[in-house]
Amino acid sequence: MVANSGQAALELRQLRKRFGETEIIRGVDLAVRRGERVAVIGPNGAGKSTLFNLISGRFAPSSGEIWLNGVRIDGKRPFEINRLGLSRSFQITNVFPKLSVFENLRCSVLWSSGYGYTFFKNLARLRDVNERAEALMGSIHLEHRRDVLAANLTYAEQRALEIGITIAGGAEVILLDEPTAGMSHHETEHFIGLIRSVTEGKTLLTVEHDMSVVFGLADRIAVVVYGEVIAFDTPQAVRANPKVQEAYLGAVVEAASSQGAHHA
Ligand SMILES: Nc1ncnc2c1ncn2[C@@H]1O[C@H](COP(=O)(O)OP(=O)(O)OP(=O)(O)O)[C@@H](O)[C@H]1O
Repeated sequence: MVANSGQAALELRQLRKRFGETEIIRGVDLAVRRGERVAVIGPNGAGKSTLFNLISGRFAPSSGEIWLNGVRIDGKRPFEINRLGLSRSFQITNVFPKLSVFENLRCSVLWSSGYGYTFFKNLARLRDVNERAEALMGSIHLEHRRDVLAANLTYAEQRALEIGITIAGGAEVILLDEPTAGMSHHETEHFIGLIRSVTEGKTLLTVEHDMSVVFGLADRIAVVVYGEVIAFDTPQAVRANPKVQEAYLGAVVEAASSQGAHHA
């Protein structure tokens, strides 16, 4: 798909979502540039997951528009949005525990190309799929665990596999939901590097609570409070924004800024 160079990879226009009487997303405008890494932060219940569910097509918006590379995607089904180049991780739930690392990746490559198992009848194509799965396995640093069942991987390895599955189809826009949740400090540091390398040249949107990840990974940060984006700017500008300090970050950012500074 060819798009204008100035066009946003992902754009939300006056996006709203209500559940019953309650408006959870309240007129969000957001334009994410191609190749940009954006962290969505905000207090519990602010609407971050709802925003992801709207973008990935799990929920339909009450009103407003969502554009992916110049194509309007609000109202489309998740698999249609996926085919248009947006892929979302689901915190391990898309990892098959009884398949090996390699088989998990091979299945993802197959399904993301729109082929079922009949695809295996064509040996030349099978070779392509295998090569792609091998390459993915290398990019997530799991070659040495090739034939291990996903169920027997460590938690951090499962999260890496989940990232591999998410990027298997070659989507240009990647949504990651708390990619380092539950990891140790050491694992998190390693994982930030892994996410950086596998999303090189892609557009990344991540919901994240860990400020060291936010400041280590994001080119820009969108701060969501009560269903509104109250700031969307560089980490430095967000850190210094009094509105953000007042509404949310405060001491959290102060504590994380020295930690995150060496990542930024
Ligand atoms: N399907 C739903 N039906 C009704 N209310 C919902 C639904 N999904 C989310 N909500 C409500 O919307 C609000 C925002 O929830 P959401 O999960 O998007 O917040 P969040 O910012 O991701 O929070 P957290 O950081 O705790 O994950 C919450 O008050 C939640 O109860």
